[in-house]
Amino acid sequence: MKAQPSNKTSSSNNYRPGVWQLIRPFWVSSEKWRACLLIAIILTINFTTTYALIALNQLHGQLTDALVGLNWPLIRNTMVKSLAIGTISTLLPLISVLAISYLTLRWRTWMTNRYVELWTHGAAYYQLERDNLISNGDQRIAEDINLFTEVTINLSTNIINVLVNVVTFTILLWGLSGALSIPLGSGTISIPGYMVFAVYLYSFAHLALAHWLGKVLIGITMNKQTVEADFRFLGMQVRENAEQIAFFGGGAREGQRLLSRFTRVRNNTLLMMRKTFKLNFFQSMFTQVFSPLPTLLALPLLLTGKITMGGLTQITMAYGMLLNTLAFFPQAYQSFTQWIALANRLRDMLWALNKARDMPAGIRLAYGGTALCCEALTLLRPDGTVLSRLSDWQVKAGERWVVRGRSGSGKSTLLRACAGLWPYGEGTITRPQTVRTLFLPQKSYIPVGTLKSALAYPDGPDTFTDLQYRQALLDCCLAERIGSLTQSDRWQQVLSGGEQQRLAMARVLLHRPDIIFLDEATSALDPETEGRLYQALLDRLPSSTIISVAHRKELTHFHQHILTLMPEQDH
Ligand SMILES: Nc1ncnc2c1ncn2[C@@H]1O[C@H](COP(=O)(O)OP(=O)(O)OP(=O)(O)O)[C@@H](O)[C@H]1O
Repeated sequence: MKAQPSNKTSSSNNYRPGVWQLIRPFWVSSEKWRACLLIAIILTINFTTTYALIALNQLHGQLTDALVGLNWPLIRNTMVKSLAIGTISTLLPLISVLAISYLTLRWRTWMTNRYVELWTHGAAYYQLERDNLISNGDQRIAEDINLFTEVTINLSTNIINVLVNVVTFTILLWGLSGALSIPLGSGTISIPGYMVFAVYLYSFAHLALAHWLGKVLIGITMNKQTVEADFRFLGMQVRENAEQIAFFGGGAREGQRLLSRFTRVRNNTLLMMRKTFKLNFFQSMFTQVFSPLPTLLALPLLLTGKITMGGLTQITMAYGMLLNTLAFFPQAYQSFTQWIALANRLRDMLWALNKARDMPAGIRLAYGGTALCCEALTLLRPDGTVLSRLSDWQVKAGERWVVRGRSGSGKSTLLRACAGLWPYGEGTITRPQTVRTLFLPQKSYIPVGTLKSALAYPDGPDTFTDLQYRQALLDCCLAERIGSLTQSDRWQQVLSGGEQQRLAMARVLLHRPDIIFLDEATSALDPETEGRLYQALLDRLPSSTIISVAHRKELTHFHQHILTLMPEQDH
């Protein structure tokens, strides 16, 4: 079976896992009770605030009537109550905001842990880059999860709040507004709770307007996250490759590239500003045009003596409260579009991580025996073209092989396949089960930190004794660095290319692997130092199996066997 990367952009959006798969795991995790408690606190505060607003509505009606009738004791009484309830309705939302922030942080922490785990598990981070499945995975974890949890909690608590308020204010307004009698021919028709119908009709029109003008914002917001992340990524690349760029005198070119990426950020922001302005402008116009509506609608009741002036105040206030509550949907349209865009980016990431995990490997990796065996191995490029074929190759324990071949013939790819990092191809690779294997590329990763932790990577710095560190540095011609063992630095920038290769070789001597793959791991060294390093390897690890990819002829005499890879066209 051939493993082929599929192109998600060529299919519809169906490849994305459901949005529920982003949300559900946290709410069924061990965090669920604490999260539910926080939600309960938030909702209780919100409902209490709603009832405080209703009480204020009644008090304002009473106050208006008391003012009209100059009833001083009632005026004083209602004012004191209004002040007390007003204070509660102002302070409670502050506690609600705190609880929302805390819940968001807990969810973000949980989701970040999960996505970091998925991303770093196996070699998913490598597969995502190798097959170009998604861009900026790291930034999706850092930025999109943060915004997604925040917007989801804000929107969902607001929606629950709004729904409760809608029911409450609808009942209130229905009770206050009474029926509208319209003379029709010889009789009259009566519309009970007519103001409620008016609010709903108005709000529906408002929402339709918001959807019509705002749906374009979904794509623009998704693009915003992408172009911002691309811009940041290029900046990071310049920082990481500062020296190489400086040698090439590439500053101006990088400046152009950065500015051209920023132009995409700027253009997208301008587009977003235009569309948001258009949305807000028409929404405001709509609200403004219909602002006298509640007074006009309640006027017949006042004129026919069905309500007092205080009743009119109460009705218009209740109408306003219901209207403001329903206005949440059109006003939050922008947040909805942002939420969909963020969810889509995270769903894409989940899709890519699942795909990396479930990808069928064309090359079967098996464990057993004491030799490394490749049987009927065909290495393919990701596009399915044949890179190289290898009939049967067996490396017995303790043997030393050098792999040769023209540039691009697939030497590194063969090593990737042996490491289980290259699924494209056919055949079987069998590796001894219990032995420790180490792969050394041309440029090894050196984490920021002490020299000890750089040498011990991927194990911790306490894995080896000071004596072992010193001996490894001496063996690898790095005696002058012994004094820096506990010094913390950015060693990848500080050490020369050759020093980095010597450090990587010292790492091999410390870890004492049984099988060592060296992919042009000494290419930056002068032949003499290279020879000394290989000799140290042979002296210190005489029973280790060594497979070296190397172009230099001088290295041949450190090995007993040669494997020559032929590109497919040479067969
Ligand atoms: N992730 C990838 N996506 C697409 N093609 C790839 C990928 N990785 C490697 N290749 C292709 O596979 C081919 C073999 O690459 P490989 O690095 O194995 O060659 P090599 O023999 O080690 O070359 P060199 O001696 O120059 O290091 C190259 O044509 C390369 O472009």
